[in-house]
Formats: sequence, C-alpha cells, structure tokens
Amino acid sequence: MEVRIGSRPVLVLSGLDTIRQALVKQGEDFMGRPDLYSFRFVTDGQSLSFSPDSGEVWKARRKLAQSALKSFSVAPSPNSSCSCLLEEHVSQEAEYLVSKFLQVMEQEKRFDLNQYLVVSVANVICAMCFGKRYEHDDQELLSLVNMGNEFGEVAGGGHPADFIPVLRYLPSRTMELFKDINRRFNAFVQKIVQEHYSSFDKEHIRDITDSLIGHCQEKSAGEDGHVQLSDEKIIHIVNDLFGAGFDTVATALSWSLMYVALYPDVQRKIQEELDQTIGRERRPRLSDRGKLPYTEAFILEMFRHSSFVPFTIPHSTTKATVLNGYYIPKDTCVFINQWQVNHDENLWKDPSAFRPERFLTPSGAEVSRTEGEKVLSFGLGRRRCLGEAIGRWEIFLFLTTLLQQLHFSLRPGEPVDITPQYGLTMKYKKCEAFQIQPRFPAKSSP
Ligand code: HEM
Repeated sequence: MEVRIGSRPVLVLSGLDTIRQALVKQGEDFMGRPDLYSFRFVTDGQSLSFSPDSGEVWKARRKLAQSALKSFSVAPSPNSSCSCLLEEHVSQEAEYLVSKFLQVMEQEKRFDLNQYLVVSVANVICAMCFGKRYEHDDQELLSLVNMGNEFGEVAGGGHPADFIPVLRYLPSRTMELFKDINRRFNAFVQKIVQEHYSSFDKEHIRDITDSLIGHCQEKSAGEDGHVQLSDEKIIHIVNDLFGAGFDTVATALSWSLMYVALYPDVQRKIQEELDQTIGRERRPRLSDRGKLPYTEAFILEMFRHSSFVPFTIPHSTTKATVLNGYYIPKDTCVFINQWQVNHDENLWKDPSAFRPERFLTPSGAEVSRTEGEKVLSFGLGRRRCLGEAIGRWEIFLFLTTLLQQLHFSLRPGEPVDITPQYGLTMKYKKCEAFQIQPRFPAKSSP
C-alpha cells in the first residue's frame, strides 16, 4: 500500500469502504495538506487549499472563506426577481450563452462551445468575488481564463521535486512557468483588491473581497476572534475561491453538454421533464431543484462517469495511523482515487455505461440518496470542497436553462474523441462538432 518516491512516502487510497474508514480517522490523522506543493507557490503555500496547516489559523481561514462565499451567493438579489445573487448571476450568463450559441451556430454551422462556457462561468465567480461582470470579449477576463487553463496544465502535470524536494533547487522550465502563472494571477487579484481597499465602505459591503477586507480590518476571524489573519492571508482566500471556482464548474458543464449530445434519448428525457415541470413560459430557478429527478440523476451520472476530478488535492497524515491493518507514517502524502470509486465494479453495475436511471428509485420519482452518496467528486471530510453547494447549484441552473431552450447535437460523420486528457480537471479533446437548434421561438424572460 505504501510507496516511497524519492524521500517521501506516498499513498493512493482506493475503495469506498477504505476511504470512508480513513474519513472517520481523517478528523485527526488525514486532515492536513502535504507541504509538497506549497513550495511551488509564490505565495509560500499561504493559500487555503494548499495550506499544510491544519490548526487554528487554517480553521479560521476556511470558516471565513465559507461565510464570505455564502453571503455573496445566497444573499437576496436586490435588483431582480431572482431568489439570490447566485441565481441572478447564473441566469444572466445562461441567457447570454443561449443567444451567443444561436448566433455562432448561424454563422459557423458547427463550433466548439467550451470557449464560451468557460468565460460565462468565470464571469459568475468574478461577480461574486469582485462585484464585477465583464463583457465576454474583455481582454482582462480572457487572459484570466487563459491563466486558468495554463495553471491546470502545469499543475496537473506534477513535478519530480514534489517527491524529491532537493530538486527544487535545480533550474526547471516547468517550475518557472508555474511561478510565472502564479505571479500573474496574484498581480491581477492584488490590483482588484487595492481598488477595493481605496473605495471600501464598511457600511456597504459589495462582494467577497470587501467582506474579507472588512474582516481583515477588524483583525478578527468571525467567531474565533482570537485568531488573527494578516492582510496577505486574506487576499489568498480570494485567490483560492476564484481559482477553484470556475474551471471545475465549466468542465462539469462541458461534459454535461457532451453527454446530452452523445445520448439523444437522455437529452429528450431531460427536456420532457423540464417541459412538464417548468413549462416554457418561465425560466428554471434554484427552487426547482428536488422537482426534476431525472435531470438530477443525469448530473450525478455525469460526475460519476466522467470523474473529471480523478484525485482530490493531496492530503497528508498529521500523525502516524493504522488503516486496514497497514501502518502509515506521519507526513505520508495521501491521494484519494475518486475515479476508482466511481468505476468500481463492486459498487456499480456496468460502470462504463452512461445510465442516469441507475440513480433513480424503482418508481423513477426520486433520486436514491444512497446511490447518490456513493459518487465521489468533491472529496470527503473536513477538507472537502468548500464550494460544493455553490458548484452543484451553478451546474443545475446553467444546464436547465440551456436545455430548456436549446437542442444539442454533434455534426454527423465527424469523429469525436471523449478520452479524458489528464490534468487537474480532465477534459475531452477539443471538439468543434457541436450543433445547436432552438427548441421553440425565443420569448422574453420573466
Ligand atoms: C463541479 C464543481 C467542483 C468540483 C468537482 C470540486 C472539487 C473539489 C475537490 C475534489 C477538492 C479537494 C477536496 C479534498 O482534498 O478532499 C476541492 C477543494 C476545494 N474547492 Fe472545489 N470543486 C468544485 C467547485 C468549487 C467552487 C465553485 C469553489 C469556490 C467558489 C470551490 C472551492 C474549493 C476550495 C477553496 C477547496 C479547498 C478546500 C480546503 O483545502 O480546505 N470548489 N474541490
């Protein structure tokens, strides 16, 4: 079970029961993050998700990030009929995508829809973090999206120095590239944060950045008032939320649209459900969650089948521990293999088949909770994804809004290769064969 690469012990955990057992112990033993990636960051590992610290400071940072994220997603939307800010931002972007897709289709007859998806999703997280939506051809936004792609490629590739620390002192092009991306990304966030500082008004908190500056100025961390966070550490929280919040959601949507195009019957069933439950007169809302079991089963099957986040961010044992009778030393780097769980033949009948029905109760009227909980996509335990709820809501709303109005297909006769390309998030090869038809004449949104 234990492998040693260079001077570091590394462990890959597979098997849902083993992982769940580790989770029970994770509270104390598996909670940390290894310092292995930290040194790669120009931020010296001060960001939340790469923090090796599992103590009071980390807890305070996570709590702060969670509360800021919550405030600027579920808070009521003052300027629209939407139930909350997240619903307002996603609905706006999804409507934009509907008209953009139709316009590009008219001109090109077939196209790669991912370049538009990623910009829309990035705009949602920009709105929450920085209170600002960009035009889709804005150079600042496009270079940000590009940086996200570069980051995924370089970070996902791994580096020998992760395992043999002394190699970090040797010159490396990958490392320079990695540092450069982080420097550019930090500079971008830094600039926005400075603008926020200069117009900050504690009586009028505009977005996540303002909310964090507010905490920073109070020099307290929510209820854990005794934990003080420096300005710099607070800024890294914005980096983390922003960095983690768009590539993941965009990749989930990209796989979703690929699956509906590949499986027209599945697409038809989702659209029938949307027509019956929501109709065509109004747009989907977050409050429709729970009323669309087939659509929700589809989203679960998309997560399971694609397993596009194959491993969690590495964990680390914070003390020596025993799992399944094996001794695991302190500071062992632990990878959790989500892909294996989602394709385990002991858990799933015919795991390579794409079948949303597997998540429905026999009557088809509900999603089976037990089956749903077997899918691993957001990690587990106290360091599981902090944006899980937001991510799931975004995917639901984007997808239902798009599928209510548009029919997705692939140009017949064109080869499509959906073999996942390895990276931080796995994507299929660039596909320019998407075709789109409106399902009914456009009506103005309520
Ligand atoms: C489909 C969407 C998403 C997927 C599949 C996903 C997946 C993950 C995974 C696998 C982890 C590592 C968990 C672990 O190590 O056990 C993670 C961590 C994290 N995610 Fe997500 N994520 C998604 C969306 C988001 C969003 C929208 C945000 C923020 C707006 C976010 C913020 C974070 C943060 C901050 C962490 C680090 C947590 C920590 O270290 O304490 N994620 N995510």
